[in-house]
Amino acid sequence: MYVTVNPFLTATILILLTSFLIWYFWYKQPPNGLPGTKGIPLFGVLFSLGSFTERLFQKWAKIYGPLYGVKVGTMDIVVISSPEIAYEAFAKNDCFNDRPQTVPMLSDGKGIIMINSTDFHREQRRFGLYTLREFGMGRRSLEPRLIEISRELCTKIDDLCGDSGLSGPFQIHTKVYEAISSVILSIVFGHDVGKESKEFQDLIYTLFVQNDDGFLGSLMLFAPFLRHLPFFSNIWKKSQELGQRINDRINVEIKAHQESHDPNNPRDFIDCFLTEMARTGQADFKGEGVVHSSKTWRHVLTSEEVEVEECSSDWKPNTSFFLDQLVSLVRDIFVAGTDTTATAVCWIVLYLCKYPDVQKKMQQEIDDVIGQSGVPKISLMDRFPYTRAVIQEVTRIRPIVPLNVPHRASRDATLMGYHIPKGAIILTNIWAIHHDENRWPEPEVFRPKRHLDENGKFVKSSNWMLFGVGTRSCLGQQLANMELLITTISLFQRFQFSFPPGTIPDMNGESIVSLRPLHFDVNASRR
Ligand code: HEM
Repeated sequence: MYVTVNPFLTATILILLTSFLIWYFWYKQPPNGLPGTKGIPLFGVLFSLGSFTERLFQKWAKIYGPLYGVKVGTMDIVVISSPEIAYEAFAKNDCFNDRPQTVPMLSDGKGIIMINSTDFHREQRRFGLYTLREFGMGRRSLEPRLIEISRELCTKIDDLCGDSGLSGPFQIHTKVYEAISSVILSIVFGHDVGKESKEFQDLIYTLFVQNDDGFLGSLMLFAPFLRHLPFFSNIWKKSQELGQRINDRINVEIKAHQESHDPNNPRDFIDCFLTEMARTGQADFKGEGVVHSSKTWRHVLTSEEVEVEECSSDWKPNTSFFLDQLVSLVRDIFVAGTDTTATAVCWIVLYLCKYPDVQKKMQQEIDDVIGQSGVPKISLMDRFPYTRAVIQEVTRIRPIVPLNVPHRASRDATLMGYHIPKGAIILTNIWAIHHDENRWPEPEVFRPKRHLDENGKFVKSSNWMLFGVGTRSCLGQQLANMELLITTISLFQRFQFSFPPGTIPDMNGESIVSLRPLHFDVNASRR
């Protein structure tokens, strides 16, 4: 007896069965007990992500609480929206400090930003912190260079003001990016390559100012498989090529340093690294005659570093100093140290144009402390409470890295009683923390005064988390704070900024890993 099989019916049953199995296994996956949402099978909430993911995640935090999980693509994402939980995860624990390896251009297993939190990272971070400090980060020795760079920025704007003292509309961001990159280039390369080389200027422009593929590029962070699809593979390729261009340029600098290197007289960050290479036998020159200072970076513990675990017993110290690592480290410091600070300065200008009363009040403080021609010194910082409050309020309302740099769980672990699986990506929603109405009443209102106490003194709040917390927090925060203060004072001491009449600037910006203002025009008038 023959049984006739209806192919249509069989296909339908197979499709239904497969769909059921996908749904079943998708929802059967351990939800880790975390509240949250899984979205649809295979894609998770990928299609819900828009251009302001941090705001969507903030809405979900209102539903699911300050610690919840989402699936994006096939990735488990854990979203933290409170400073207390962030502190618990990143400062008190050591198992949530790895990084995902999916960031185009920066994920080559070297450098500092995207490497995992191993002994290699610890050695490089300690070296980086110490060396940046040696070259002035957080110290007065860097002050003259910062002041000079701010002056040059003001001179460029002054030229636009001409005899009338009033500029036409211009975009300030390119000038700001050039100035801020000068600072980091001086520390790392010992000279301002950006000023000297047209090729480097183009590189800065492509890297920071022009940003064509931003949003789509950032999707690959969550769904790395996208880079194999035709359209995304182009974006990926472009970013790899840009990374190569930067590396090539850095290699030229390193070569020049090697030719004139004197291990006992380091001129800049690169020289210090080359000296470490010489000490550890990783360089062509073998480090004969290298003085072993009794007080090297290895022995200096700052209060921040006390939390850093000692290296494990099977780690061979000094093995993280080799040429390819130097290239990637310089690239990371340059990328991290330019875009963020320059973006913050642009937001400050934008907000002070939008709120001329605040601008006026800040200028009054500047005039009272140093007049219209005095020098903005870091030692006078305490006398600029309102200016500091303005900077803190702008970076509260528009945090530069709204979802922080992603962390990753290095093993199965527990956070606030919830199981977090190995490999889960952990995002800190700095935006949500900065817009939490329980911590910041009327969070969307721009109000610098909220950062002053009843005596008018500046208050640094633990609810302000611009630089992250713990052992992966920003390496350059002291430098960034110095740059922001000196640049802001210099610009507003010399000029009154306003929007060209009739323009309605956008105050939301675009959020592509970093939250930047859209390009805007300003008028400057000499004060
Ligand atoms: C306003 C300016 C800046 C902001 C808002 C900012 C913000 C951040 C944030 C949120 C992180 C990630 C923290 C975490 O993963 O928990 C970070 C990491 C980092 N930042 Fe900054 N940053 C700024 C300026 C700088 C500067 C000037 C430098 C360079 C000297 C720098 C170098 C780095 C490096 C190297 C890391 C990676 C640290 C690690 O993974 O161990 N940043 N920054």
